[in-house]
Amino acid sequence: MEDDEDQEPPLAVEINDTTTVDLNPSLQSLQSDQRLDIVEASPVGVTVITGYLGAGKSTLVNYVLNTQHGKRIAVILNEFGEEIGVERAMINEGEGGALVEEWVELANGCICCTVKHSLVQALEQLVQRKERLDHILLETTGLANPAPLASILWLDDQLESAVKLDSIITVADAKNLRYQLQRHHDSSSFPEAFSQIAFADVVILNKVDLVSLEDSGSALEDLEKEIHNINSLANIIRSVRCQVDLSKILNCRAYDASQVTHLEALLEENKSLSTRELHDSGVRTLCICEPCPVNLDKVRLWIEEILWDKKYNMDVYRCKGVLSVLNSDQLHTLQAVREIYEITPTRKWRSKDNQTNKISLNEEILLNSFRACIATTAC
Ligand SMILES: Nc1nc2c(ncn2[C@@H]2O[C@H](COP(=O)(O)OP(=O)(O)OP(=O)(O)O)[C@@H](O)[C@H]2O)c(=O)[nH]1
Repeated sequence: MEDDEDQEPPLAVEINDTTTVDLNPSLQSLQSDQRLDIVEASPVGVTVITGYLGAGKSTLVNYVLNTQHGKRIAVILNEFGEEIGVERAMINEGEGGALVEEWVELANGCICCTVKHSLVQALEQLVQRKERLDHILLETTGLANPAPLASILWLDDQLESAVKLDSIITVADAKNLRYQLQRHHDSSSFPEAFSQIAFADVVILNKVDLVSLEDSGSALEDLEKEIHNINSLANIIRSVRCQVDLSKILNCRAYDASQVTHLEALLEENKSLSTRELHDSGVRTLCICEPCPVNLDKVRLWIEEILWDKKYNMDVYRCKGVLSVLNSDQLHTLQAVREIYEITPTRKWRSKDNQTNKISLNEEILLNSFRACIATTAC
């Protein structure tokens, strides 16, 4: 508390020039140097965007980047292995909205376990340019536990004063949240979905359009109660496609004072958990890369057999991919979360695009079935 009180008031006092009139010139210049130091040292806020697989994290990043607010925002993405290219293709840089200063991709590992060092380095590099940077968004993988991240951003000595944890925003999938929490309750599955809510300052209850369609009753209120049972302090915002009031999620200063005790208690609780408890060992990821264009009708049939008919008897929770489609100059993306999927032409291929189809899914058998979607005339 004392530190916080020491840091903030001097800025306000020094900006008021009338207080320096009586000072001798050398002291005045010393004060203005100090003032510069203080301004330069003001940390860049980091918003951690977390949430379970397919909840809408990239949708939120896209929304922030494409909304008119004039802020210069850097984005740090973390994905597993080769999936990073897929993730990157899903996010559109802002047009007339945010200025994307920097994309930092942290591949080959989960940010909460294996790439902590790269994260610290990436943040350090970004803030060296901070005179042109207003804010940093850090999108985690859907399987990240925010606890280690919170400790890095909040407690790391190297980063102290350069960046500052602004808030942890958890995007929750209103259609699938009940299922995730039920499974967590019954069999400790989905530990990440649970801890992501426990650590959130704000929970965006996203995809409410899908809930209202099938249940116009009290489903959303019930979900909000469940969220508050896990984390009574979280502010919950309902949304469709993460279209939220940005003032509620950026510059929240959630760790300035009042929340610190809550965070400390959560971090303490998390220290005792093993990696097994932090992560669901039943979840595996497969990335398929095929160089030939595909037949879109066959891809639709393939994904419907997997998701709807359970043809291969697999529980595929999340699928995302970038498709090169026969006779099309458009980049297509494939997105699926449990039984809902969409294939969307997004933009024209650019020469720098890699024309390889990339799909990330769970099991090796899918590799062969996907190969059957390759257009026979194409290769
Ligand atoms: N109906 C509906 N679909 C949504 C909404 N928000 C996002 N989606 C769709 O949900 C899918 C997943 O969204 P993403 O933003 O990629 O989710 P993510 O959390 O970044 O996914 P991962 O990085 O794989 O964990 C996409 O097909 C989105 O278009 C929503 O509010 N309503």
